[in-house]
Amino acid sequence: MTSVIIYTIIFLIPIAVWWCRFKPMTLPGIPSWSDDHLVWGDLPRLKKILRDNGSFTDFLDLSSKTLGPICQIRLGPFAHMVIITDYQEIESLLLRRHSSLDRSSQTTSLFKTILPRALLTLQTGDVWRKHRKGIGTAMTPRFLALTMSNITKSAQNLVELWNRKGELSGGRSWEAEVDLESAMMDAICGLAFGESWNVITSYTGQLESLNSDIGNDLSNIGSRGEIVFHLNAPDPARTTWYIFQAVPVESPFPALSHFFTRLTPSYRYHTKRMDDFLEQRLAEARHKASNLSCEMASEAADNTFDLLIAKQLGEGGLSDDEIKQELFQYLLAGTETSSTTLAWISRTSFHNKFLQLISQKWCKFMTNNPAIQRKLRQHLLNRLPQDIIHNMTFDDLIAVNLPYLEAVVHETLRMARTAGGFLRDTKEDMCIMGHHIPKGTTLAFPTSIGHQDLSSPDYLLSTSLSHAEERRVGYWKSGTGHVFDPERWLTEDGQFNAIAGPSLPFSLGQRRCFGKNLALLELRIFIAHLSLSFFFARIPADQNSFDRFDKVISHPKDCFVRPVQWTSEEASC
Ligand code: HEM
Repeated sequence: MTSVIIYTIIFLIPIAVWWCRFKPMTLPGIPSWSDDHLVWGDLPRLKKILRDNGSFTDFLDLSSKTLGPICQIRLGPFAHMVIITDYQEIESLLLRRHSSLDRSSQTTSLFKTILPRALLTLQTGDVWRKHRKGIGTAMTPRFLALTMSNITKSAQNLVELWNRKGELSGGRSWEAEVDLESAMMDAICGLAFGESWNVITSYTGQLESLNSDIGNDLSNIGSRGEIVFHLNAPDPARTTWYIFQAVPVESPFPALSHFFTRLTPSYRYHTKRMDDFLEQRLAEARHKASNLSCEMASEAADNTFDLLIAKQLGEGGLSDDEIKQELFQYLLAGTETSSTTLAWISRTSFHNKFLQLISQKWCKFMTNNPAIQRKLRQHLLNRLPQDIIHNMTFDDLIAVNLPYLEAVVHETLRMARTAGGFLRDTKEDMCIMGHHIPKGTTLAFPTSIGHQDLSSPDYLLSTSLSHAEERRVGYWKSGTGHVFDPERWLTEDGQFNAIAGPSLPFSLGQRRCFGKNLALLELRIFIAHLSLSFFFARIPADQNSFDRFDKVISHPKDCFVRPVQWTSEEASC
């Protein structure tokens, strides 16, 4: 009997030590869900939200809306997050107190599976600075202007594809997200590698031989009455998507999950193909730069790969492996983000149970806002010279003041919330909004601040903010944050005001989005081309859901479009 007791005690001691060390912790004074589970914390609530078609972003939003501008959640025994939604506090943390913060290890461990050493996954420090400096030239207005024809071409190709799809569709809608993602991939590849993968023109080519009664063939009609085009993407695009899809977004142990993925023959096949492609581009770029000085090769470079190889000839250039990773990151960070923002462009009545926030990005916003579509098109027709309307260049776009286009782009970004939020880890003990936050805490900044600016006078008196600090941005009119309304970005005399109210699509501070300038350009060009070419006609109610799912970024669950010509009856009534 005694020995049983002794063995039991010996067995229980490590468990007790482990429990004391890792027991679910909540920080005193910071609001949390009162009914959380002793061990699993708020996971049961999150599971219920996911079961009801919600997303992790919805859970963050619900928590901040219910518990206030600073609150905390627990995701199982180990993961704990403090959520902050006070705009002024976020700005202060990201712009002025960033040295106490770094990109969260949760984000880096996820992306490190495919990008071990790139901007996205490096901790702030000398190596990160070297990368940012090395690749920074690629985001200067001069270099973007040089490479922008790739974006224009890609937008024109998309218009051509949708014209063809319109002819074949018999008035039905179709799923547009793959088209948008492919168009962005073409644009980014052209800019990054100097040659597009021609995904969109390959789709258009596949449609060439089809005749117009495919809409009458039931095998081409989807379950919701949409037309389904059975198209195949060319190899490099499929390889890229395969590798992205292998990022274990839902796994609690990304490194382990990805270890097993890497053992599979298909993963090895696709990574080898990508590596071969990057090696070949490397050899070509090196050949072009041979016998040139760093300055001359940089001057001659008309794509990012050539530019980075040219910089290798000078001081502090990136190594071959770093260049390959940074360029592959372009594909990861630059295609899905921008295309998903565009995908949201077609909706605006809100059904999402928790937040009623998001309308399915630009295509979605437009479909549900015929008046805004007409106003945007008229604005572009009035201001752009007639001869350049379908062939705008970078110079044309910056030469003309287009405040309403700018307002639609920013309103789309605000509402789309392509990144549902971003995370930081505290590098030292901090005081945030009057609360002690220990070193190693994960802070979550949901982008919902643009919908529900939860700044409250009580919290603004928090000790962490200097009272002298004045608010830089305005407030959205109370109760209007969830409405898609580009006018909110315009001043009384119709000029665009970038700080009219809170919105954080690209984050702020030193770890903000590196591709912000490029993304804004892409959105301006695509939105201008699509708006001038099509009226996004109404689609059936069952195709018009505003639900979203999180897979690295926040996607609309459906993105059906029915683009028709502006000369059609539907567009004019
Ligand atoms: C609409 C399009 C886009 C959105 C909404 C977006 C949003 C974001 C956000 C929220 C972050 C995280 C910032 C943080 O943690 O504070 C980020 C980081 C980043 N983005 Fe974007 N992004 C977009 C397009 C692009 C494009 C086109 C590129 C490049 C080609 C790009 C490259 C990056 C990189 C490299 C980082 C990491 C920067 C660093 O840690 O230094 N993004 N982006």
